[in-house]
Amino acid sequence: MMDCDLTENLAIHLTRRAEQQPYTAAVIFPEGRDRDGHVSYTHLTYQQLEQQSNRIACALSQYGVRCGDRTVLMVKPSLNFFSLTFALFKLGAIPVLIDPGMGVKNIKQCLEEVQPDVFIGIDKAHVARLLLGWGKNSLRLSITTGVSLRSTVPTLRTLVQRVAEAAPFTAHQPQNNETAAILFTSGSTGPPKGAIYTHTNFNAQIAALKQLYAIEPGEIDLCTFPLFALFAPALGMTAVIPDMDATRPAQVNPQRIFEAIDNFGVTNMFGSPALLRRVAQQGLLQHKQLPTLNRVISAGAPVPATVLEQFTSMMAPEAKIYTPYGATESLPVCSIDSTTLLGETRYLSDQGKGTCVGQAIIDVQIIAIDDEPIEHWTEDLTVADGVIGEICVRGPQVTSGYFNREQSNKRSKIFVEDGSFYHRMGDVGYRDDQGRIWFCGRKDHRVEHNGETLFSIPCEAVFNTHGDVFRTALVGLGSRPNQRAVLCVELNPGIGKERHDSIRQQLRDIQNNYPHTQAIDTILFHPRFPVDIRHNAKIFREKLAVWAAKEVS
Ligand SMILES: Nc1ncnc2c1ncn2[C@@H]1O[C@H](COP(=O)(O)OP(=O)(O)OP(=O)(O)O)[C@@H](O)[C@H]1O
Repeated sequence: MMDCDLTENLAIHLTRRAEQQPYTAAVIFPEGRDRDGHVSYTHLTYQQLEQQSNRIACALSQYGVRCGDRTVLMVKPSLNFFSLTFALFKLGAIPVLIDPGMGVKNIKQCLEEVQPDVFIGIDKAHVARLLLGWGKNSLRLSITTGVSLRSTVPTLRTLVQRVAEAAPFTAHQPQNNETAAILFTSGSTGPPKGAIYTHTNFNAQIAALKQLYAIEPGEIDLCTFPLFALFAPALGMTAVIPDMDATRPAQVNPQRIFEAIDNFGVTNMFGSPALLRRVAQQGLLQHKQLPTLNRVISAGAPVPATVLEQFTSMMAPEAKIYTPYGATESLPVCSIDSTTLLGETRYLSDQGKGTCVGQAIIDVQIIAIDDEPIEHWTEDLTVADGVIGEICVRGPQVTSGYFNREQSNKRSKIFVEDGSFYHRMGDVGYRDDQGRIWFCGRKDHRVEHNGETLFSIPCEAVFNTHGDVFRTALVGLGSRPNQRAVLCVELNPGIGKERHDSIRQQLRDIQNNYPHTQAIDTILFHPRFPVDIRHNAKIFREKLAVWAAKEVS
């Protein structure tokens, strides 16, 4: 299944591909457009990517970047992004990947936490770094991928020019549990946390994706989610970089996605639910067909059934959308496809049974809800099938901790006698009688009222079936266990305030049909929910609760 030992340096996948398929394109980048709007591309073959990353690894090493250096990488998806990341892995330096979309305040906090040694970025990232003092107490070296801003910040180009083109580089062989990278979570429930990845975590992730989705070398991947793009070379796929702002998937121009798929006969696409929604809506309007696309993988948040329906209508009948469930700390945990979601589980989701995320790929246990740290694993922590509890996972792709966050580590890991551990996902859900897992929302988003617990996804789903509703969010006012349950509603665009009263009444009628929504006290209309930038789908319920409290006071 896997052509490497799990503990090997992740960059070994690239080296092997370069031996096996030297002239196959590894990465293709939309470099420019002619006056008629035709796109022109630049690319690197596997052999060129291998050589380029060796050359960069030599250049960085000569400049003083060392194995173990935490290296912030703020480079847009580009040929350089791929060669630089593989160069860092080969060197044993630790790439720190922070989503620029998380906002300057969060970035500053992430950098303070991570204490980076090296900063490599585009000019804009360096300007922000200098203005905002990012990493000023810890940075030893800075390198720009653009033009030099200061004599103390050399360009990557000058460093690389000092090294021979085909300079060899022997990849660092990681020790057990050595950190390979630090990846930050989205921060939808508090500040973003830096998950520590080992090479084993990455290799296990790659093996799981390969097996689960039967990904074959030679496939062509359009990756609209930068981090996943790095998996393409490891899986033997050609990575086509889309012409879009990767930090704003919900604002993507669908024509640019169609263009890339048609130009290369793309077979696989990674995309956030927000991107799929926008592309599917446009595709429907122009009756677009995407016959080459066999598989779409959409992670990070639930994909609404209407989006699945609209998107699959553009694909060949046997093609599927897969929605793996997981998190920055552990992916994939479960997986389900659009045929099962639309044909079998959608009806139950609309009835408030949660979102089916499919069969577990790794060891998944459901434990009784508890907000406190749990140090040791015991079997009696688990609940019976059908009972909603916290989802806990164990396996080689599960990261063992967060960087510099003792409290979060205590709250999220449970140690087992044999030396292994469970990661607490911070999500709630249950296992059905077929062994499938149903996701019911975030643990922190549950609302407690008079001894009853309301879970976000099961409550919201029944209201989301209303034709005028775009999305809803359950929030709790006050503190547990006696909260006032409020349903915030965002309507489809163009619906005027004069319709609010009648729609509220219709939502009350829906509420009356379900025992699990009875405790909802108030329904409020909000013009536009605050959501995360990365997925453009995760509703910031904490912010909404503050707004709702003001509205009802
Ligand atoms: N297929 C899916 N269906 C429903 N929800 C999903 C799915 N995949 C992921 N999620 C949600 O996304 C979460 C993981 O997201 P991510 O790692 O980006 O960080 P976050 O949890 O949003 O941020 P933070 O942990 O900082 O609050 C999961 O815990 C789950 O709540």
